[in-house]
Amino acid sequence: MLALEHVTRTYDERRALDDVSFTVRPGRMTGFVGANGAGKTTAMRIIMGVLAPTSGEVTFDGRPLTREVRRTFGYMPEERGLYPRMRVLDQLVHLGRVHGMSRAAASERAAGLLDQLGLAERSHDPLQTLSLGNQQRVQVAAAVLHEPRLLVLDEPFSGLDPLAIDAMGDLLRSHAAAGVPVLFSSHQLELVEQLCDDVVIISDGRVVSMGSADDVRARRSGRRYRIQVEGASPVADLVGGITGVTVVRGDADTVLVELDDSVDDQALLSTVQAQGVLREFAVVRPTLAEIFREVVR
Ligand SMILES: Nc1ncnc2c1ncn2[C@@H]1O[C@H](COP(=O)(O)OP(=O)(O)OP(=O)(O)O)[C@@H](O)[C@H]1O
Repeated sequence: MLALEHVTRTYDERRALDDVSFTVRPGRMTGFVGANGAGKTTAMRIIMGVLAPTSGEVTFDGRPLTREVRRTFGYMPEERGLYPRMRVLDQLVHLGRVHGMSRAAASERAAGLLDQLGLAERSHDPLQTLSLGNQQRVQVAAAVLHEPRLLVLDEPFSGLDPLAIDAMGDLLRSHAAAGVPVLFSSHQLELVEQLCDDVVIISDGRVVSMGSADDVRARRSGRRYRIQVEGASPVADLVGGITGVTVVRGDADTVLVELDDSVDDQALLSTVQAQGVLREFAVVRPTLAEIFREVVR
């Protein structure tokens, strides 16, 4: 397990990360989300040792990180950073060698990955002749080539077409399924919602929400309900007048409401039931995108 413990990083006077603690658990995809400038890249660079924290620590399986341990990690940096003129396969083999693989093993694994990512035919082309999305597929191949013990990916899905997103998602999932902790940042919240097991939401350098995606959604779902009543004249009028009930939206039969702490949901249930045929009275869980908008201001 990877753990950031009270990590702070300042640039001049400004705190890019402020007492950040979170974990990336084995076998789980952890989505790292936050607005532009929130501190995601800074945190990933600190994990990878590209930047030092001003204070705090990063550990892996309980031990402080060393250069040797980091060499077993796979990293897709924001600045990407492959050699534009080198041929795709040669480049991957070279990187495999840097990570201590034999030439034969690196070649075989690189060819397999390029095939899996739909790039087999481009193996012998210089990287810079590939489209940006295809260069990105090569970047992820470079990150996973040496079967890393941890994967850290800065915006791996940006700029990819839907098929490439699926291929990238499958690839990352297969590593997570093999027990690897996977941390990836993304601004595509629907995608994060689909893919991640855990989520860390960061705002202005501080962690504002984290945990399993289900828990994060459940924690904020307690007071929002969808109510459908047949036979009651506009249900929004019926419930909208009750103190502590706010109508988020509604039509003739169905309404989405938010209850403040003073409202007893069972009492509300009885009230609406008395007015017509109750078809639905359900807690509505907000999407990750809705939570994100609420907590990142
Ligand atoms: N080298 C640097 N010198 C000074 N300030 C920096 C430096 N790198 C980052 N920052 C600042 O640190 C803060 C966090 O930046 P960071 O790149 O980590 O955010 P991010 O969450 O990755 O953003 P994005 O989603 O836009 O990639 C920002 O205010 C940024 O301006």
